[in-house]
Amino acid sequence: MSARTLFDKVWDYHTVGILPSGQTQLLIGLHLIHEVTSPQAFAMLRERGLKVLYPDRTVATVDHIVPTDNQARPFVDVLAEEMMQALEKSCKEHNIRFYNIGSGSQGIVHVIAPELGLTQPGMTIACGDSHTSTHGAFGAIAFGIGTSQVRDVLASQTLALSKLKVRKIEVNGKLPAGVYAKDVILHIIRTLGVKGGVGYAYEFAGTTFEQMSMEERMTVCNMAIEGGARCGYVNPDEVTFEYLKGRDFAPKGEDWEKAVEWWTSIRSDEDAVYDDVVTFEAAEIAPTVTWGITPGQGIAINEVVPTPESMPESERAIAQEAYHYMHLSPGAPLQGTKVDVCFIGSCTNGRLSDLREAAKYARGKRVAEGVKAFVVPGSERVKQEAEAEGLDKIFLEAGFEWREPGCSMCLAMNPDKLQGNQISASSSNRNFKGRQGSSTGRTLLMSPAMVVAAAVKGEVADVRELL
Ligand SMILES: CC(C)[C@H](C(=O)O)[C@@H](O)C(=O)O
Ligand code: SF4
Repeated sequence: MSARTLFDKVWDYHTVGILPSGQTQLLIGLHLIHEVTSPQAFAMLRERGLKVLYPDRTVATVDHIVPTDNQARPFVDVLAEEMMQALEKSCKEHNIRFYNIGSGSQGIVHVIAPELGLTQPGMTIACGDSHTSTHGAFGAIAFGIGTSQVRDVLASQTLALSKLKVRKIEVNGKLPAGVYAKDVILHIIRTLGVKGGVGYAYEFAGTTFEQMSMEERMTVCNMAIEGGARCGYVNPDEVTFEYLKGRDFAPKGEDWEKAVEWWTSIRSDEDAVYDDVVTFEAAEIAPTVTWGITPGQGIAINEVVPTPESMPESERAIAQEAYHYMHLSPGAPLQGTKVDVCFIGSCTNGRLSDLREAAKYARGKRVAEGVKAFVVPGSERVKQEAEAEGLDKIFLEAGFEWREPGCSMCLAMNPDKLQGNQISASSSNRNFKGRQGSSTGRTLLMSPAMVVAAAVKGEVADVRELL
């Protein structure tokens, strides 16, 4: 057989058949659900009297609506409590494994599945959540789906899908000090655009990704969707296997050996042909911050807010909208802009290594007067591990709040919200208008280290100055 990419191989392995529409009926190996997009799907099953076909292949947790301070039940927010109860009820009724608050393994869905070893190379993974692309870090084909597709997976364990093209995004070299996986993906999206990946799967290749830890790879794949790609992946390697070994759901004993052999075989062939190839050098990437209202409106920290003349015609209208909404002028520096709130967390940057890196900069420093800074671990395990290392103390001593796990202010479907037109320095992945809970709130996306720099200085700052 001719040379193939990982995407082609995994797709072919999971193809059940070709539908009359020309779409592929694809088997979904792992289905993840949370409280926001599953209730209607379960309701649709009930209406039709259908069962969940393979309950073992669906795993649930609760993340978006959970308060990160007072988690006592019933939740103060009545709607949140209702969503919580609906998920509890559906999981019980259909015999679905549910990692509830206090289970020790609850957290943001894209944090817990890898942590539990549920996410594995060569799988097809679906979840009613756009950032499902995160799981591609393991060499899985993982994508977000809508509620009616959640129903389809529950009822049939398959989806009707059209095949994607594959773009190889190669980044080579060692990242400069103070530059992180988050900066790499913000740089890629800034260059290729938020729609650049439409119709594509992104394969992240090259020595920069090879040198990254699994958590860094997850940060990159998490935001593939923000670049318009349906999914993003990294070919599995020793780093992947090392991460997975011994985890709750990872294969054991002889099965492990067999799995590693198979995982290795699904890597893209050396001579695989891609629909497109784009190449970057790690050395050219600087700490990156978004100034606008899409994740593609980013600049290096030492650059100025771009002028309309400097951008292609097609980007000018959204730039005008962004200057207005963000109260920023073209040509002005972003560095030095006062911030009100500093948020470290989310499925992009709420993992242990993110908190470790942030704590390195926070140690012995103080959050600036008038700034509200808080850290929200991505899962109960992350929280526990961080506390075992004393990271919570470092943050607390520096004046950060230390919270319970959840999506928190990434999306603000819970009590963590911006007020008025506050500006937030955020380690999350979306800076859309009103994203963080206030219709006039402003979000600047950056790495967790850069969020600490902003918290300490009280303004957008270059983390390299804290090195
Ligand atoms: C609530 C959920 C459906 C949504 C998503 O699909 O991504 C959320 O997680 C987000 O980040 O905007
Ligand atoms: S942390 Fe943010 S991006 Fe991730 S699933 Fe939650 S709301 Fe979505």
